[in-house]
Amino acid sequence: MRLSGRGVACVRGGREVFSGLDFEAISGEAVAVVGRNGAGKTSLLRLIAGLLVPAGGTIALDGGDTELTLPEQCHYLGHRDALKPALSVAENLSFWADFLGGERRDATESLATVGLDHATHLPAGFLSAGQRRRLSLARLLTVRRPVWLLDEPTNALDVAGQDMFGGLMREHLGRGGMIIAATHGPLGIEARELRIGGTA
Ligand SMILES: Nc1ncnc2c1ncn2[C@@H]1O[C@H](COP(=O)(O)OP(=O)(O)OP(=O)(O)O)[C@@H](O)[C@H]1O
Repeated sequence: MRLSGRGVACVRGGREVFSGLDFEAISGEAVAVVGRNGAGKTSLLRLIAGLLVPAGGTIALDGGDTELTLPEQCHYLGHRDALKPALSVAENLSFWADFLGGERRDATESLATVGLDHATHLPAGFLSAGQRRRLSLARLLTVRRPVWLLDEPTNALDVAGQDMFGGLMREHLGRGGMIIAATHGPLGIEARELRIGGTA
């Protein structure tokens, strides 16, 4: 599987953020998108996820499921955790599994893996920042998708959480998945750097 972008341009609010961007990721590979604040790291992830339309160029996935679009083969985890505070931990995960569709894995097991098995009935609004992030990560495990698009994924995770997440990323890559992560710090796994917008 190969994800590639050729001559990709991004315009937001009428202003060009970047243009002529080429990038590539293959199965089993992690790419760390780096660059200064406002360089367009989040925008690039949103372009790949189909949440923004490129102003130029093309983005394509070769060797994936031909019956599915690229966005349907991506998990997009934004830097804010998309959770409903009044729903419980288990209900939030169930919502995401329904929304994403496809084959669903055991949610209880996913919550145990991210260390939230003691909190399944707690409203998500009561979770700490790191626990909210862990709940978002459980989505990646409950519904399998080959392309993980992660925006500042280690934010708010403690050292044990970062280790746990490093293990999950390695497993995903070992299964032939790929990871594109926007980050200002170390991702915790070996990753090829994609710098956008010049030196930070
Ligand atoms: N909805 C929007 N309308 C107009 N401009 C936007 C919008 N969203 C983002 N931008 C602009 O697009 C540019 C790129 O933003 P983006 O969030 O992709 O940068 P980033 O590299 O992820 O930044 P950071 O490191 O601060 O997270 C910024 O100048 C931002 O102000």
